[in-house]
Amino acid sequence: MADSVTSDDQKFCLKEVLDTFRLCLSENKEVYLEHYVAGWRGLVRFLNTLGSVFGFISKDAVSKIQILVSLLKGEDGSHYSTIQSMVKYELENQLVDLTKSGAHPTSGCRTLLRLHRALRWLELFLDSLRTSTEDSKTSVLCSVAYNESLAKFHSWVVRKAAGMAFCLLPGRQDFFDIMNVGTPEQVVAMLGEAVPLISEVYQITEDLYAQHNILDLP
Ligand SMILES: CCCCCCCC/C=C\CCCCCCCC(=O)N[C@@H](COP(=O)(O)O)[C@H](O)/C=C/CCCCCCCCCCCCC
Repeated sequence: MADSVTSDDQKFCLKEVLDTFRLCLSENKEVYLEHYVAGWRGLVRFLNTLGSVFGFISKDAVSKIQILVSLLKGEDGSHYSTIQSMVKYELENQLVDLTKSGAHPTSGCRTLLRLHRALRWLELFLDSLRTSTEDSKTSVLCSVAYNESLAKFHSWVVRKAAGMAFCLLPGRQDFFDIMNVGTPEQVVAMLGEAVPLISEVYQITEDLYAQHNILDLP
């Protein structure tokens, strides 16, 4: 299982990640968990190219991906085909710790919420990369996006560790090269497609969680 989640042998390609997130949305705007998880898997591949200093972030993301993959492949997997069906199934069957961690510390709802919050960071970060200029610093763009989104859910220690890791991000051009898209203009154009898509997936999930009052799961 770990190999299929973390495999580093494939080269990162932003287009593939974009295509995967595109597959996430059904006609009636449900979010397919299989493709959502595959999108994260692709992003982790990018993270893994940045070096061991990002290992603690990658490890956390991979463990959450693994939890969701296990649920999807488990005997109740049919209830996990979309985020909507997962939320309905887990809530109806009291499979979620709603106020404090208890019998279900690794529920799908709780686990996905952590990735969902990170998706907001990704949306903000990619949008700032899209509008950045040649002299923009990826470390600054990344921490601004982080402080506006994920940081409020993290402890002081995690925030400090993340801040230190951001300082070691490659520069804008190297970053664009790893995306494996082409010229900076082509990268910017692809980011212009990726950001609204990620934003839509984020918003649908956010609305669903708000509707069920599960945006603060412990
Ligand atoms: C398209 C190419 C450009 C962008 C590529 C981005 C690649 C990013 C890949 C993965 C992002 C990491 C996702 C991190 C999920 C974090 C989930 C989380 O919040 N976990 C915390 C809470 O979990 P529980 O304890 O409640 O189970 C956990 O405490 C976190 C621990 C690790 C630190 C997380 C720091 C997150 C920083 C996100 C920015 C990543 C920077 C990547 C730089 C490109």
